[in-house]
Amino acid sequence: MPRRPGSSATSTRPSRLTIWSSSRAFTQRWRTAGCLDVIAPAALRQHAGADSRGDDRHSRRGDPVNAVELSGVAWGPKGRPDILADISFAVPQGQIMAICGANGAGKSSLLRLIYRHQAPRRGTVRLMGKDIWLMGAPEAARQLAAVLQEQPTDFALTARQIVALGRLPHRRGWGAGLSTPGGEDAAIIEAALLRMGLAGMAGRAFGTLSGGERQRVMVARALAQQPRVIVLDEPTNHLDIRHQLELLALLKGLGLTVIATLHDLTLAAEFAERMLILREGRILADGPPEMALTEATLAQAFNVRARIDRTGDAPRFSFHL
Ligand SMILES: Nc1ncnc2c1ncn2[C@@H]1O[C@H](COP(=O)(O)OP(=O)(O)OP(=O)(O)O)[C@@H](O)[C@H]1O
Repeated sequence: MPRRPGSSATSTRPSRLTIWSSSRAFTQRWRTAGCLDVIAPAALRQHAGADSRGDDRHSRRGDPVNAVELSGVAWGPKGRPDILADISFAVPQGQIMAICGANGAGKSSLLRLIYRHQAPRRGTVRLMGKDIWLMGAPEAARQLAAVLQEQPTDFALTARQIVALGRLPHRRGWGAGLSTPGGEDAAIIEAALLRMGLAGMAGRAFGTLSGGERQRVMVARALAQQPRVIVLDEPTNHLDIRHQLELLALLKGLGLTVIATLHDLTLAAEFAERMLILREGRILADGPPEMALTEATLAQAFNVRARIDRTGDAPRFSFHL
């Protein structure tokens, strides 16, 4: 079991989890409304929340535990001042949260704390009620998957092999990586490929896929991981408008806890039920989009003059220097 980090400065802490968490995550259940396909593969749903994890979704008193909870968290690179400080928030199970903020505000650093890539300098990060640094890496990876901006460099692997990596945390032993997955795993992998519209290119080498196709492979890998929490860093990068909308619709329909950084405020406001706005490593606003996204908040967060027009169906943002 990994040691919980002490109070001394702790920087990036690579772990086996990196393999899976830089894997990407989640499952299915979306309604059709003009989306890619209408299949909600049973294999993706079947075992979600019904495996060896048991019922850890409730406290001993029967209250639902928060999916993710950060208390008094601070982080900075070793020997350097805090980049993130005074970070406290709790994400209930099933909530969709977007993290927004200017370049360098600390969004990716915050995600790295949540997916257990780097440990907090102070404070605690909890996943399903448990200190994430008191969990084994495989346990954390069974609960949470991350879709990151960096993608695997092993371009020779096929899309299917990349997606199969999502099953690693569920397997016994470490040698099973790319061996042919057995029945149940194979069904989950195929369902994830299908869900992301990748069935026709599953045998293609990852390196031959377009940027958008690769992104969908990474999301399929996350789906195959069957986590409860999915964390995504700028998931709509590389995606055209249709695939952006499809991905966000898919994420909303998963029934999982989703935490995503997004630069597009219009998409974020439509996608998320809650928005966390970061400014210089601190939380500037936290609440439903209509409360968190105010002209004053945006002016502070992005150092611009902001106007929000709420007369239409969706808020329209305009910005000026
Ligand atoms: N390991 C590190 N060592 C030194 N500085 C770091 C490290 N990680 C992050 N930083 C710095 O911390 C700040 C926040 O970085 P981070 O990547 O979290 O921002 P971000 O909000 O995700 O930005 P962007 O929108 O540009 O992706 C930046 O100034 C970055 O240079």
